[in-house]
Amino acid sequence: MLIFTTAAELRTYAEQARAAGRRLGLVPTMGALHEGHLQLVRAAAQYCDEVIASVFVNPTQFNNPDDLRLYPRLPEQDAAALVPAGCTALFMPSVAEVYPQPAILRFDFGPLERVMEGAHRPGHFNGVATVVSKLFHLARPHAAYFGQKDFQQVAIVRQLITDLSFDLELVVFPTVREADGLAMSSRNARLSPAARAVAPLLYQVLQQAAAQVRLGVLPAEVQQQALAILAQVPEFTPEYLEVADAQSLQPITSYDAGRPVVLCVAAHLGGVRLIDNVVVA
Ligand SMILES: Nc1ncnc2c1ncn2[C@@H]1O[C@H](COP(=O)(O)OP(=O)(O)OP(=O)(O)O)[C@@H](O)[C@H]1O
Ligand SMILES: CC(C)(CO)[C@@H](O)C(=O)[O-]
Ligand code: BAL
Repeated sequence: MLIFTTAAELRTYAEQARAAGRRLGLVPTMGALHEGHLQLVRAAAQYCDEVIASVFVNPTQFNNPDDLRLYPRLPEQDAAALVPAGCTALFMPSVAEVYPQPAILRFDFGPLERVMEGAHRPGHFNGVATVVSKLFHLARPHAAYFGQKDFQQVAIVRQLITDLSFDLELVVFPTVREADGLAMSSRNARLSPAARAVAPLLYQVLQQAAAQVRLGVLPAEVQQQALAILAQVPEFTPEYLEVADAQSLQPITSYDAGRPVVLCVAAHLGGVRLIDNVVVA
């Protein structure tokens, strides 16, 4: 596996690989890799000749300085895990390499970012769109792999690809979970034993809420009940739980069986912020 730390190295590699007729897959990450990331890499390796993974903790998408400072960083371990998964090139740039000067361009995704993560993490999707655009330009992928765990991020990236005419396929992979249902996440490593013990409740509550939506219980009622269950557990501080149209991401007032719905949740567990979602198709 090649390891690049400069944008120029990645650009040259991608241009040469494209010129040689190779199919390129890109898996953007912030590192501290787990099975969720590695499944994206394996999926890319199955359909692409070259698999580029990026490991970059992107400061512009963090609204909380402590979250950025405490984000787990394990570069050697990440590099070692990527090789057997089929990664052929790893891009691990410094902040100065990605942002030689602060980006001035601002993205506005309208209603798509006025809800959930966008509403609760001001500037988050501007940072995501900036860095993902940079990665698309440098790595020139034929396909880019993202996880459904970050449901709203997928919607934003899809819009970015459409609006800026990026010529690539967006591949979305289902959420990979621990045996007890907790969605794998790099931030899970920061959970205390007590918080880790109750963390699976997040997914359980989502599943119960999804079942209620299917039964025709009004979304507002489902939302209220689910938040109340989470709020009862001392370790949890729920931030939001939304029942939304899976395409527009806008909250729904009633369930129409023909239109997919997504239930998204964010909650703090002893200083660690986790998100998860379930789709009712
Ligand atoms: N459990 C998972 N299943 C599938 N894909 C995942 C999972 N966790 C992360 N991903 C995907 O991996 C890519 C990189 O995500 P990222 O590096 O932020 O990891 P993360 O585990 O989501 O970390 P955190 O949520 O703590 O930031 C994203 O496309 C994300 O959706
Ligand atoms: C897509 C991404 C790598 C951009 O920094 C990040 O938001 C993530 O890890 O999901
Ligand atoms: N997985 C999304 C990246 C973030 O939480 O900033």
